[in-house]
Amino acid sequence: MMRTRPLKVALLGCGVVGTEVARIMTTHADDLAARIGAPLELAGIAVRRPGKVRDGIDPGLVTTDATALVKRGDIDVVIEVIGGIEPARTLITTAFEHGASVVSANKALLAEDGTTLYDAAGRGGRDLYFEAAVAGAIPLVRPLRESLAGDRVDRVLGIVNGTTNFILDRMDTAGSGYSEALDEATALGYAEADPTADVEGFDAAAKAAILAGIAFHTRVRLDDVHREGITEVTSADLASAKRMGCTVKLLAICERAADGRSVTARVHPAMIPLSHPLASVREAYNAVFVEAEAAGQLMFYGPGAGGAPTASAVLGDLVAVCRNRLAGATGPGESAYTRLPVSPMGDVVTRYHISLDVADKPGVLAQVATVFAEHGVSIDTVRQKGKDGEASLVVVTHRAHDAALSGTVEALRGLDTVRGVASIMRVEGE
Ligand SMILES: NC(=O)C1=CN([C@@H]2O[C@H](COP(=O)(O)OP(=O)(O)OC[C@H]3O[C@@H](n4cnc5c(N)ncnc54)[C@H](O)[C@@H]3O)[C@@H](O)[C@H]2O)C=CC1
Ligand SMILES: N[C@@H](CC=O)C(=O)O
Ligand code: NA
Repeated sequence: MMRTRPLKVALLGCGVVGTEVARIMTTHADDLAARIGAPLELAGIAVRRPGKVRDGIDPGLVTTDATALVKRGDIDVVIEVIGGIEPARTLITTAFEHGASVVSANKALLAEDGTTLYDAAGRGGRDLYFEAAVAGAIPLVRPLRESLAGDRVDRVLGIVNGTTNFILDRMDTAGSGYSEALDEATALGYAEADPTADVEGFDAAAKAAILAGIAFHTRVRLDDVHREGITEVTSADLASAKRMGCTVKLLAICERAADGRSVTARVHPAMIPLSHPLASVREAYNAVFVEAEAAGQLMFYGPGAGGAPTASAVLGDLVAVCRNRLAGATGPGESAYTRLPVSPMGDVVTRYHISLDVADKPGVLAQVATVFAEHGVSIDTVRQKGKDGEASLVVVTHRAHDAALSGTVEALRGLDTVRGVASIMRVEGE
């Protein structure tokens, strides 16, 4: 039965995502009411620039005082799409103190200080939902928190940043320059307010921290995640990957150790074979594999960024928390009971593709091979091309500890016959 008294919603932030949230709330008001069992009322919209013309937004709802809005006391759900750490954190905790549930898209804050938010939600007896924070429109957070709550997840691996995937795709398939592709991603609403967060891997690392935490029922913070962005990936790397039948993707990889006693979380560019499903993830799409003991391998795929796709995830959460409120219930809170430690990157087992510029003379190959052997790293393939007394040597290793691999590269740099290390990239997905 439909309740006539509306549920009041406060929207914090009216940028790329907030605008789409407001639009869908208005255009789909009847459907949303029917699905929830009560109408929604957009009770206020906190913005930073009140004078800006916003199509379809009632100027009477706009305020610059976000704090007063969340303190009103009659707000049922606060949607936070401002981004950043402060004032978002204080606004969210204040919202819980004043009886609201919260839907947020803020991965940076959840990865930095999710515990504070969960604790505030718990104290207030309210919901904290954040499907939009990881992989945009793709249902991934709720499947991990709810559908897979009865299974044991061992690995989460995928592409979780739309902007960097868009840039790498454009560089690889359209020959675009890095800056040109980044500008395009920004214009399409994919990039963060400061795109450094995307290209330096902070955004993907925040998502990896959130995914590892909910997948392994532990706490993983942004600082626990090994992070490398795409700023050093060159067209030469992409061309070299192509020659090997691979492409380059920025991957987030969260793994439970084989003995089950620790976890690792990392974000870095990696070569993956063109035959791997992740290789065909184009533009700002995301794709994530989840490997669980009983379920086996699951793949989640879809739009990972952009106003409307992200708003879809926000609206889904809004419906869920509104239903909970009407039922007098709450959804899942933080589940971090395993308290598994996060191991350093050196413990990760992976493969390297190393491209070296070396002197083209007898014994160099043997010298290079000795360095690998001394570090306990086994070589899979070697390709050499010589020209004018210089040669380029491409070595692909078998799986080894990352610490041994980086020790090998360090030692190679110290050889007189090695003129330079042109590129080092991990190889995944084989
Ligand atoms: N754009 C995307 O594709 C996705 C974004 N997100 C997340 O959604 C959130 C919002 O992202 P976008 O909409 O893209 O950013 P945006 O920069 O377009 O929008 C944020 C808005 O918040 C406003 N704002 C900042 N401080 C404020 C304050 N104190 N009070 C009121 N308004 C304030 C800004 O003026 C801006 O209009 C971020 O946490 C972002 O990481 C998540 C998934 C995808
Ligand atoms: N900037 C992010 C937006 C979605 O989370 C991205 O590019 O993926
Ligand atoms: Na999502």
